[in-house]
Amino acid sequence: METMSGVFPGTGAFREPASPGGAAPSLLYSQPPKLPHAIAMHRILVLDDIAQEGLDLLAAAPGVEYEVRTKLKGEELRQALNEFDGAILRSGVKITPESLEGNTRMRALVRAGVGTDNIDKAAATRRGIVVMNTPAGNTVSTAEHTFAMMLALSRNIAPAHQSLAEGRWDRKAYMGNQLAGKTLGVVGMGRIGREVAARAQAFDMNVVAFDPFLTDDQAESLKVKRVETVDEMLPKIDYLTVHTPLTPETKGLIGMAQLDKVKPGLRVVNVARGGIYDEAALVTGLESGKLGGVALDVYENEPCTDSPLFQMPGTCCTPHLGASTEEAQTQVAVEGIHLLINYLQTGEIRHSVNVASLDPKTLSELRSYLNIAHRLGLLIHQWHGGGIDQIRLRYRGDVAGKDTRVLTNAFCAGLLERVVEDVNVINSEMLSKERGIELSIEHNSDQSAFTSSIIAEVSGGGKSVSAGAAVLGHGMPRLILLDGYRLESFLDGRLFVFAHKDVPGIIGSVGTVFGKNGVNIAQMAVGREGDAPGGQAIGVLSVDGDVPNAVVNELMEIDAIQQTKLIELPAAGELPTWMS
Ligand SMILES: NC(=O)c1ccc[n+]([C@@H]2O[C@H](COP(=O)([O-])OP(=O)(O)OC[C@H]3O[C@@H](n4cnc5c(N)ncnc54)[C@H](O)[C@@H]3O)[C@@H](O)[C@H]2O)c1
Ligand SMILES: O=C(O)[C@H](O)COP(=O)(O)O
Repeated sequence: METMSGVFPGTGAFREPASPGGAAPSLLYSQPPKLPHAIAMHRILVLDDIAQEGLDLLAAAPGVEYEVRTKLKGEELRQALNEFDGAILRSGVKITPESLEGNTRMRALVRAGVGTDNIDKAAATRRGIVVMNTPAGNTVSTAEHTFAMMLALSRNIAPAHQSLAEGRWDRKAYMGNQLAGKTLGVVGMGRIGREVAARAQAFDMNVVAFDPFLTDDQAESLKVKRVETVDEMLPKIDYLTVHTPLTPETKGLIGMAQLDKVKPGLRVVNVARGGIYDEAALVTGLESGKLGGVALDVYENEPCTDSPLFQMPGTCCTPHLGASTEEAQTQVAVEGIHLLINYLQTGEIRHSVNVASLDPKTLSELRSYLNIAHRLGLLIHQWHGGGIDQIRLRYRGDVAGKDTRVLTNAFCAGLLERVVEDVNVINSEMLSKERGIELSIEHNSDQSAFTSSIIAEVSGGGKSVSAGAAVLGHGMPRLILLDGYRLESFLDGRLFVFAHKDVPGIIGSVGTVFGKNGVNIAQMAVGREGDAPGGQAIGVLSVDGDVPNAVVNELMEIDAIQQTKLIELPAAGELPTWMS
């Protein structure tokens, strides 16, 4: 099967021929390729049970083939991940650093659901893999499950049913409580927390909420009472539900210490993540009567089939069913497959949890800047020539008003590309930081001579260099600044740079040496200190072939020439694999 691609970062190799004679490259990135190429099939791995609607989409997608392999772990998982370009999963599989070890193929992992705590995001980022989720598809189902748990606890639904199943008609043992008039504490007022609060209000409950990002105005419009800490709500509430991720702050939110502070009889519900409540403390709380009920959908270790809580009165437990509705599963599977295919085929990044999102509009606005940022990184790495520990990137003009994070990543990818394996726009910033490179970014919306430009200054080993680039016309990358010298040179192919004294005849002498050695000069740009001759200058030649040592040796014999350097850049129109 065939598919077409010409945009970042699909896998299609859309390359225009280099322009050795100096002809301007054609509209490289502003129009689709004229001659579409066949490209490799995108292979997608389905690692968990997802809705049939998602599988149907995969089956119908052109240029995509997929396999379902569930319950993988260990070496089997590691090998499988390296055979596919993208994978979709739920909470049933763990993506660890070991499972990504040696992976050179996987480009995107999509969680059909919210929590990505089963994916080691740092390991994925390091491998250049985008991690995306489908944040809203299961919100309502999970809020409804939370409510079902609260009602089930209040009205003893599970044990009452069990008593009937066992042949007993026991009405006295199952006296319950109304929700109306009671106070519910909600920790985490994100998507699910808010839906739960709204449902509680419909049941005439009072809602007290804690979330570090909840403002007074939001609390007022949501009709909840905001508190400053969880401890503050504990003595006031009859029910507690948590809707946060598991983080160092939320781990053990209800532990032994909190049991002393709760209103006796508190019923607690967890449909978020196991570990937010300390399960051993819940057992103690139930035994002592401090807790009036415990409802869990999620556990510290999953799958969990053996917990003392399952046998205790006052509990209601389900096996991670919050998102298990036809509606939620269809939504997350369909959305997840769209995210995965869009990324592999067009480079669009949505709902990413490890890199900046890149919507189609931004992608198309930034495409030519991505290219110059990457080329600038490649150039400055070679021009500096040593270990770099500081980067200062300045975005100037129109580009300064855009989301430049992906441009910074493209620059870092160029900077590292010749020294670090498998660098791409996803992992480059992380890899730079891991190598101790400090990065500072500045934005200045004033235009210079160019509508937009990117200036990079790098230093390390006692040496600092700088370079700037801009896009001319319809996507023509140009080098506009080198170590403070203004010039206008091509930013592709082989650039031969020579630092010299600005004396008469130098250009002719250089041209003669190249000509004598059979090397064609496609374009030349010179930048000099000030307006008058006699100072320092820098020349950048675009050359068509190899530059033999003889050329360098002869040039270095010319008195006015102090330094030469050959810089290799991609040919005009050539894009890195992650961008083509
Ligand atoms: N049981 C299930 O099947 C199921 C289904 C869906 C989601 N979930 C889980 O539910 C949780 C919430 O999902 P969501 O979609 O509402 O996420 P969300 O990102 O919309 O909301 C999370 C909220 O938690 C808040 N928060 C973070 N740290 C906090 C802290 N220390 N104290 C208080 N609040 C804090 C955040 O500010 C945010 O508002 C996630 O962990 C998700 O994985 C479980
Ligand atoms: O984070 C989530 O989306 C939920 O925990 C749902 O998990 P599941 O997709 O494995 O049901």
